[in-house]
Amino acid sequence: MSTINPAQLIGLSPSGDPLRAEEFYQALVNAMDVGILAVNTSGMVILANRVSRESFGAYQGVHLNDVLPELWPKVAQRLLGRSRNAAEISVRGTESNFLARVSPMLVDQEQVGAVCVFVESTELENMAKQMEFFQGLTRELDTIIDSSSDGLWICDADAKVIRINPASERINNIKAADVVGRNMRDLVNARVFDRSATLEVLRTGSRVNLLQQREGRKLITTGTPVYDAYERITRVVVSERDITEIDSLQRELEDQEAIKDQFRNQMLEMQQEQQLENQQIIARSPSMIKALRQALKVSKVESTVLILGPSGVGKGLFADLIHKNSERSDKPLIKINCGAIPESLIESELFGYDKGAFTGAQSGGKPGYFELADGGILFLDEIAELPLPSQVKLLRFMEDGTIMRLGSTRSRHVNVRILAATHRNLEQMVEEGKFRLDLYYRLKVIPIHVPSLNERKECLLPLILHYIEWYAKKHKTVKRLSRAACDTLLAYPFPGNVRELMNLCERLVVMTETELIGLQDLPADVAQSDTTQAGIPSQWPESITLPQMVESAERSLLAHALKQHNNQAEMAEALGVSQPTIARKLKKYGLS
Ligand SMILES: Nc1ncnc2c1ncn2[C@@H]1O[C@H](COP(=O)(O)OP(=O)(O)OP(=O)(O)O)[C@@H](O)[C@H]1O
Repeated sequence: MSTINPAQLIGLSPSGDPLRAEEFYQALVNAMDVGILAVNTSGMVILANRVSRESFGAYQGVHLNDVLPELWPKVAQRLLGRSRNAAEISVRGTESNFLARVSPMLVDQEQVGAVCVFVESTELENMAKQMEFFQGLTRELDTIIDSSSDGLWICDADAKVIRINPASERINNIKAADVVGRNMRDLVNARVFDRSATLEVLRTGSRVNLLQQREGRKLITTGTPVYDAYERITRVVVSERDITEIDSLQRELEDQEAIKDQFRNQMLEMQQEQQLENQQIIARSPSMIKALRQALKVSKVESTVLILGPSGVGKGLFADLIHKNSERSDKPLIKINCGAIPESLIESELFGYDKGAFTGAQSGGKPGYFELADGGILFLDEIAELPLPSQVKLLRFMEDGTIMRLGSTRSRHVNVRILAATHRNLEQMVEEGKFRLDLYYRLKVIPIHVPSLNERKECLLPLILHYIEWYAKKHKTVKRLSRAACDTLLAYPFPGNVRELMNLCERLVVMTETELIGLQDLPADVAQSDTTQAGIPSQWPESITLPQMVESAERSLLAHALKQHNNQAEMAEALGVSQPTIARKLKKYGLS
């Protein structure tokens, strides 16, 4: 047994030999899970435990710079005595990463080397990374929650408020500090809120939507449950959207749409009124306005139109109107009065003839009205008077668009739109065998009924005033109707309709000596008519202007309609104008 200093003896080996301190420490450091490595002042490894050897290949006798170059500068600093403090540095081992702690090794205040202790940091780093990830996520969530323009409430499963965002503070006019930590049930009981989406979610266990009024605002709140892995509710997230603005914008949009519609209708009406005025068509009664509207509508299509109504009501005027507003307005409108052409001539007049077709025919032949109207419109007035042979030819044209001149065997294609008119009852004529049923059906694709003057009393006064003025202008004079004369004219039934009215007005203008047309100037049959039949009140003051009278008539018509109908829509329907027009006019006359 060798002589040893007892101070160096630590214990006994398993064989019973005394154990040296050096061996003991070697065994001790090898047993540790941390790496331990010591270098002398020149940087030579003088001690490296198992972890250091396995992880960094650090053996006694190698230079630290050769095995852990990233650690060497820190160690060198401490070997040179520049720093007495411990330094920490991450180093990469063969399989794991380590956190190294470098401390100077001093013996009796003298630098004898440096010690490095390595702790495995892979796990820690992973955890740190995860922490960082979660911290980032939390920051993102915070930003999202705080910057959301929708209010957000987060409550726990007991309905305790955990958090609310700034938008919620603004929307509800509250401070987060006043509600966070409080239970929603208490807040509802304290009448801070009338209903709670959170409580609804907790009650139903599912997502809920509520419409609420708060602080004068309209809110839509949506509560959503958050579940854990065991399907238990852990949180309730409630979003609140202030829809006050959206709601009012929506309403504004609807109002704008309505105004746009109103303008559109008014413009359409003004356009139509102007069209009628340009053509000097007077229309005040709903039935007449309706008929004119129909005419304007059908003018744009190619269909055949049958204009029905008594003599003198203005059927010809309707044909003019349709032509003027049709695509064929720049092409001819040829008007034929079927009753005015002798029966023997009508066929050749309408369909033309070839040379030598009959005695007295022009030698070169002659085109008929159909050919002359090619591309345009043929208005067959008094169609009921068309003889049956010509009805057959007309039917053929309406079926295949061709005509055949008299005495010819060649059919010709003509592009003609047919408008027809009659004051007769065609249906009855068909029954009596005087008019072809097939032609009747071909003609009445679009029938328009022009009412008699008797059926449109509202038009009477404007028509009388219009034609008195019109003829006065024509004859370069000034005429006015006395109240009595006017009342009497209004009471007269005008069996000859507008034509009779026009004739009478011209006669009065021409024949009356004075400016004022009085009762005595009226023809006896007219003067004797019963004034009580008039639909217009008889107290018209003298020297009233035409617009004033028209307005007055319009006002009384509206007042009458107001009594008869339940609402403006019904009035509009009955008077043949749009509802906005009724509203505008009622307002104008102070009737609304
Ligand atoms: N609403 C009206 N406004 C102004 N003038 C009108 C109106 N209706 C008809 N007239 C005028 O009355 C006259 C007779 O009209 P029109 O010849 O069109 O009647 P009609 O129904 O075709 O008659 P008929 O059946 O005898 O052919 C025309 O001069 C026309 O300008």
